[in-house]
Amino acid sequence: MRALGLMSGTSLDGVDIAVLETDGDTIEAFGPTGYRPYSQIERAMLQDALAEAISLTDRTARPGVLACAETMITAAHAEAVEAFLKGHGLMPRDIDVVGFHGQTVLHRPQARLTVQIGDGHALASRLGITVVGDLRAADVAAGGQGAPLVPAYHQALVQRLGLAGPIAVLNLGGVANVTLVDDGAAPRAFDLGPANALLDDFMKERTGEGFDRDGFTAAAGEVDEEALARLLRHPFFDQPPPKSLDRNDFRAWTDEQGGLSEVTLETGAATLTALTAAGVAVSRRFMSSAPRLWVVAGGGTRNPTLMAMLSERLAPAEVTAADALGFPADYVEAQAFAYLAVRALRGLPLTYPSTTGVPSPLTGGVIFKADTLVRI
Ligand SMILES: Nc1ncnc2c1ncn2[C@@H]1O[C@H](COP(=O)(O)OP(=O)(O)OP(=O)(O)O)[C@@H](O)[C@H]1O
Ligand SMILES: CC(=O)N[C@H]1[C@@H]2OC[C@@H](O2)[C@@H](O)[C@@H]1O[C@H](C)C(=O)O
Repeated sequence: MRALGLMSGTSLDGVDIAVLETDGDTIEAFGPTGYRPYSQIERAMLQDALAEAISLTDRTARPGVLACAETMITAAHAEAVEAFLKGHGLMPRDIDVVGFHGQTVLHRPQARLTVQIGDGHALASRLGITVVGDLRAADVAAGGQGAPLVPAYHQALVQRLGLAGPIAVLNLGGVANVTLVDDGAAPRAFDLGPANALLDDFMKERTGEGFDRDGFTAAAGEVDEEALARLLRHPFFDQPPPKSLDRNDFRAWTDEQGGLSEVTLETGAATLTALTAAGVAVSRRFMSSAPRLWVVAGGGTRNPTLMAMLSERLAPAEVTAADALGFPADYVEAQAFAYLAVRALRGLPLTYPSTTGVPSPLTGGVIFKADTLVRI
């Protein structure tokens, strides 16, 4: 099948698009990729939606700004796909299925609650393509963490690349997750800590720019080792998997323990960058075998200061950005949602006891057929 995957991640930067040819097991071919950034107004609305979502107890409720934000998310994804198809000379009939993650606004798996906004039915109807959405719901309802979902794809990717294990596939978006792929075994995976979210928020507060471009600020600073040690005492780092994070789970802890309001911009950026690298390093205690190679995907690969800190802390294992192996680091998650959509259509498992902690391998997703025509 030719599937198109859509991901809007915790960084709230935009919609990633990737086409993948797959039977839901093997990756047959990688297709084109695309990106549709959110405007300032859209981003601000998403920030408000995250704040509004804190009080949710029902995953289908859309109080206050959440209703508007959901309409915006659906429309932004529809526009993104339409422009992408046009740009690549593709017609809706050329795509068999769309894998639609939506935007997470709240993730509280311990309360069996994970909320992704985005209307799969409206998207399917507008595009005229079958959509598979709501991919975390079944897992959380069955007692799983609902995240990470990408491990099944990470495993297929390692197989496609013909890499002998143990290999760690690391995603550095807003939150970091890792999959350990070892020959033959089920993938073992978990969220391991913050990736860029804390650094992005810190940079935004101090400079108005939403991230540390090319890691320049952190490179000019010294890590505050005492603050780093305090931050690493967060109980999440000691908690054995399965485990997953909400984008803002570390926020209060960092404010209380970091003391970063007292330090220079450069020291704060260096310390938060080091926290990400150190969080990755400590995650090794939960791996049954030591990875020989870390394949890194996500926006964090664009930060050379972070990549250098990672190489230092993970030595002697090799650390390489996914691009160096010939697949685009920024689109692994979008490819994963294309892959998962095909698996959902075929009723294959998306999650496993060793990934989300679900009691047994479980399929998921809701299939929305393109039956009626709606305007978004
Ligand atoms: N040139 C760059 N220099 C430094 N950091 C960068 C650069 N480009 C991207 N980033 C970082 O990568 C982040 C975006 O990463 P990505 O798109 O993988 O996140 P996401 O998919 O939204 O998050 P998640 O995987 O948690 O859902 C940005 O917020 C920024 O922190
Ligand atoms: C609840 C939620 O949206 N979690 C995201 C987030 O962003 C990264 C990390 O935390 C990951 O576990 C997950 O996304 C990826 C795509 C996943 O489920 O594998």
